Amino acid sequence: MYCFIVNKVSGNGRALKIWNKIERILIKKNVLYCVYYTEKPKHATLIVQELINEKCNCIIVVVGGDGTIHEVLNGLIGSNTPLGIIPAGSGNDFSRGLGISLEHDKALDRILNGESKIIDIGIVNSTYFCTVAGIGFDGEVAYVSNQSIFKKIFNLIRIGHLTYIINTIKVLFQFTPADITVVIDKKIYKFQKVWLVAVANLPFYGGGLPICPKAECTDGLFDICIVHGMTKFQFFRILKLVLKGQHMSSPSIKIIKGTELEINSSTPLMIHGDGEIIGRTPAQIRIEPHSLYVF
Ligand SMILES: Nc1ncnc2c1ncn2[C@@H]1O[C@H](COP(=O)(O)OP(=O)(O)OP(=O)(O)O)[C@@H](O)[C@H]1O
Repeated sequence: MYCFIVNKVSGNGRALKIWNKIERILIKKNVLYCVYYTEKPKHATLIVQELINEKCNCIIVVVGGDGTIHEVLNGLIGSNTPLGIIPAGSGNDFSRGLGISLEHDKALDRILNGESKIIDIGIVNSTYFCTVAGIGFDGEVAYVSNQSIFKKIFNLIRIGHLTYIINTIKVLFQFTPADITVVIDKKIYKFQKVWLVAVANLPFYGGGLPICPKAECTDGLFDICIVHGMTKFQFFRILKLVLKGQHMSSPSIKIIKGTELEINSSTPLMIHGDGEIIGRTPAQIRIEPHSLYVF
């Protein structure tokens, strides 16, 4: 049995339209399914926890974006219930990283006829994430974007990714870098004027930015990208390189692979996981290898 969790507001309403098309295909193919609609933020986690508690022998399928996947993940971990995704958000970075088609019929075909694989996931303090946890500048961008009126307008005209670009520029004028101490697999690193730390299980965030292009979700390791020691203008130039995935060779960018890290900063820095706000530093982050079955 396939249990679909539909976030009608993902992609500013696109998810509901996609679900209507998916439902027609399921009926035509005589597929056994049930559907739950999320009614508020964090509801997806509760729905999944109830399904797991009822010992439903099902495959859970998200029709939504990265935020909905993040909430479902936080109800799913610990069970062996597999997850399918029909991408219907504005960013869809988890799907992009896994190579799931952004076309709904192909994504459904992958779930109905494909094989699941087991992937790593990450945990920040007590919250799981599956794509990237970002600390600092990108945490602020996520915070501002989640409250942005642009997001709704741009989603309506299918240019949702522009939300992140506009809010990136806005936060650029407000953000003050901090000094951090980060312990990665028991080794201590100190960085000054840190703009961001991206802890990546998969390459993309912010609607397709390849912040850690080589991150793989099956290698048991995070790719940790630390952007530090630069002026606003230099950071702006780096952002342009990030758009093309050409930032890796900059001397102000350090990429470290690791399994667990502890971050302390001179001022509290905002943290997001999969684009959803988790809290502020200090933070402990670790990888949980081979923890999620996904189609
Ligand atoms: N019924 C609801 N009303 C309002 N918000 C909801 C409802 N159900 C879920 N949500 C919230 O909607 C938010 C956005 O969902 P989601 O991330 O799937 O879409 P998106 O932001 O368009 O896509 P992406 O994260 O890929 O950019 C989530 O943070 C979730 O908590």
